[in-house]
Amino acid sequence: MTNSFGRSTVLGYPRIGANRELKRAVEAYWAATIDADELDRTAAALRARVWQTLRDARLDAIPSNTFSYYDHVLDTAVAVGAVPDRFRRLGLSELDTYFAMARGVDAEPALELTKWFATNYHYLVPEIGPDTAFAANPAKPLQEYAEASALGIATRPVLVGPATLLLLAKPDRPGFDPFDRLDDVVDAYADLLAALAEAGVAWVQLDEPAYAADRTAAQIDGLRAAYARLAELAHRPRVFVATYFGELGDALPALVDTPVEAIGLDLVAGPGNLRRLAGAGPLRGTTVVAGLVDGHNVWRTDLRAAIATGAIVTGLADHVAVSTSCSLLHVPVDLSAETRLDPQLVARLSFARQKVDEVVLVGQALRDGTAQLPPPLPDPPAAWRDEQVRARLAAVTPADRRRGPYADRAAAQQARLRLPALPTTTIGSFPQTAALRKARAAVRAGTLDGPGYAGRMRAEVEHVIRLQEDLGLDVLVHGEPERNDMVQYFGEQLAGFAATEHGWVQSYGTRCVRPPIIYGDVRRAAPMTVEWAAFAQSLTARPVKGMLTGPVTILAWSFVRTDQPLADTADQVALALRDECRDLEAAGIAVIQVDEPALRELLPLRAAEQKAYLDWAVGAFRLATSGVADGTQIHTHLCYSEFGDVITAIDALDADVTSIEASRSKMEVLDDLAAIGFGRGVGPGVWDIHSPRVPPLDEVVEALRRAVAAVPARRLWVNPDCGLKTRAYPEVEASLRHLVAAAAEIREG
Ligand SMILES: Nc1nc2c(c(=O)[nH]1)N[C@@H](CNc1ccc(C(=O)N[C@@H](CCC(=O)N[C@@H](CCC(=O)N[C@@H](CCC(=O)O)C(=O)O)C(=O)O)C(=O)O)cc1)CN2
Ligand code: MET
Ligand SMILES: [Zn+2]
Repeated sequence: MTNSFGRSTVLGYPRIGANRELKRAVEAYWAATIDADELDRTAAALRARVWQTLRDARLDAIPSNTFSYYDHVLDTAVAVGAVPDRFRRLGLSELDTYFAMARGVDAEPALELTKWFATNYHYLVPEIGPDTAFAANPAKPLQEYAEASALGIATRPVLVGPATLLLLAKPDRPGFDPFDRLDDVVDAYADLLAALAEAGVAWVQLDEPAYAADRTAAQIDGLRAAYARLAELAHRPRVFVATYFGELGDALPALVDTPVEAIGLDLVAGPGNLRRLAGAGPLRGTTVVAGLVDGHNVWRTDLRAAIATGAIVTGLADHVAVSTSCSLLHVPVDLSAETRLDPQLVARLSFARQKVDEVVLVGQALRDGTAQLPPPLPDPPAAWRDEQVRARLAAVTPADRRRGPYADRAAAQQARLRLPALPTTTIGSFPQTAALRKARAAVRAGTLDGPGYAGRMRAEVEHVIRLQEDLGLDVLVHGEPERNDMVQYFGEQLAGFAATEHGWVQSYGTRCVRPPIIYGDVRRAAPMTVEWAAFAQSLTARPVKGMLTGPVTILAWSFVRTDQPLADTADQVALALRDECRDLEAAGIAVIQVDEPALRELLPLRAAEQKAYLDWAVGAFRLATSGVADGTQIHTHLCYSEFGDVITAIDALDADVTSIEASRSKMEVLDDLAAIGFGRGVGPGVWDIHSPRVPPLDEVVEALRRAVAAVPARRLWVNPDCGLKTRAYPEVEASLRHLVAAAAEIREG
């Protein structure tokens, strides 16, 4: 077989558009201000721009079907016919059925949304059962292939691979393992491949990132068998199996054994893949697609190091192509849109568009050595180091990560707070209304000044406090109106962080984030939240919860420096938060919540690496929160993941109260907590805030009854699953009324 793959490629590219055009179009379609045709025209234009960009950058193997209206896992589920009956029965158009699966409709809750490996991207979890009627539906990849072909660009359609699709799925009934349907789903992939071949597709990319995590021998055998079968097909494109996010371990030789034409390895997150490849090789006829440019972080590639690694791969396989380590979905679109960043930082950065150039350069260098490489970067500016912070960190002792005994704390806190049984509270944010976002946009545009902005935010805080008093909540929040995002807000205030203007990255569906960039030592220049919390507290006699984002989550949702261990960066952030906690306490704030929704997200995919991670993650949280007196109540909040695997770490955080997403999993987390003898306050979410649906009173009462059966009432808190920023006021008011009424009903017994 000839080496037709090409020399350079990317595993995927951002689909949101340089200015989040896709978000605006999809949300306009949902609001019925544009129709499906107009949505499709906008989408087609965005796709065309991506392909042209990649071609003009002289990338010679260009992916397609990396576009998505919501999520690429959902797209693949649809492509193999895994649409649950409960959505088919709605009788909606294909597009609206798709959005119903993604967002739910009144009658049907959405598919579950969960983290895509260790990233801040969220995918929709396919529901697979013994009766799922798999059937190929190649319309979307064919359409995109045809659109690109019309531009003269031959593309490589990308799908999630069959094994990963099933490993990411959940059973539609208890006790069933979706992986048991591997043979059946492979039949559907076979039909997809046949349809693509028929349309002239030369290469297809099937993503199998699930094999960068620990897998059983049976799951690895499944992978081998699936690709052996697909390879046997008489009419099919050549198959490129892409893996990413880490080392493949035993799955690597298994994959090498299969007759697929190309294998992709992440050599950034999984440097050990190289050694494993050396053990499996030499590869004859198979193309190795070497992931040498980091797709999950924003640092400029060390081109000389990448070329050196690429040269080693060249010694192990006949054909080598250069690629990104994973899809570029996880980085912002284009660095050239940033006009306000420090030039010394810009010189060190590379966003999606720049990473394409890096891939092309490394590919050229490996082919014929002609690439003109820019000079290597000098050492980082001395000003990025902060000797005081380093000295302070070096002097941290174990005692700085420890509070007094919980029993003493609980007594001191109850004496101070005098809360009723089953205290009611919320997780922090109230709706981020259009008016709030517009006010921030006006400040950026220079049409609203600082005092004018602060006045508007104070008015919002007052509104939120009055609403909570009226609803009868026990522990109030200020509502976070002044925060564009729970991480970016802190990144904008901490030294060592840079914020972008346009560096949007898709988090889920139409929701995007602008992760700040941690480039230097971290220092708190001034209190970050104290004025807002103190103002809110001045308005009410009830306790107001101070609201901070924890060190692990700040790291997880930022782009982090790679020149020192994550543990050190986390501790630097923790020291800044420790000072903030103390300042909140000094300002009279008796309850402080330090959110760690990303605690589970950064958990390494391999069990062998998990303990070390949890040790530093827990240590950083405790460093942030252990500087306060016994009478100050520390809360934490966790959401957006299954927490079963990190339950002992949650216990080790030693927070006085832990609020945790629970309503969609029917309070299962309470069993996990009970199993380890968790003995502090806990607030299992009783309202799923991910949809606009108002939970009926009896549903909240029922959830609370289940909770009271598992947790003694004196330790049980009543709260929603997460913050309310994505919700609107009507549903928030109605739902919180039910929440308060349900707590009252249970208190009365
Ligand atoms: N970083 C982070 N990761 C997280 C979460 C989170 O809260 N933060 N939550 C979980 C779920 N993920 C989420 C991610 C994003 C959003 C979200 O609501 N994002 C907003 C943007 C938030 C933001 O940055 N807002 C800015 C900018 C808003 C904006 O779009 N402004 C307009 C102008 C104003 C207007 O006319 O609306 C513009 O820039 O063009 C602000 O409020 O200042 C969105 O996509 O719409 C929610 C959940 C897990 N990961
Ligand atoms: N305090 C934050 C909020 O309520 C916690 C969100 S966790 C994703 O928005
Ligand atoms: Zn949350």
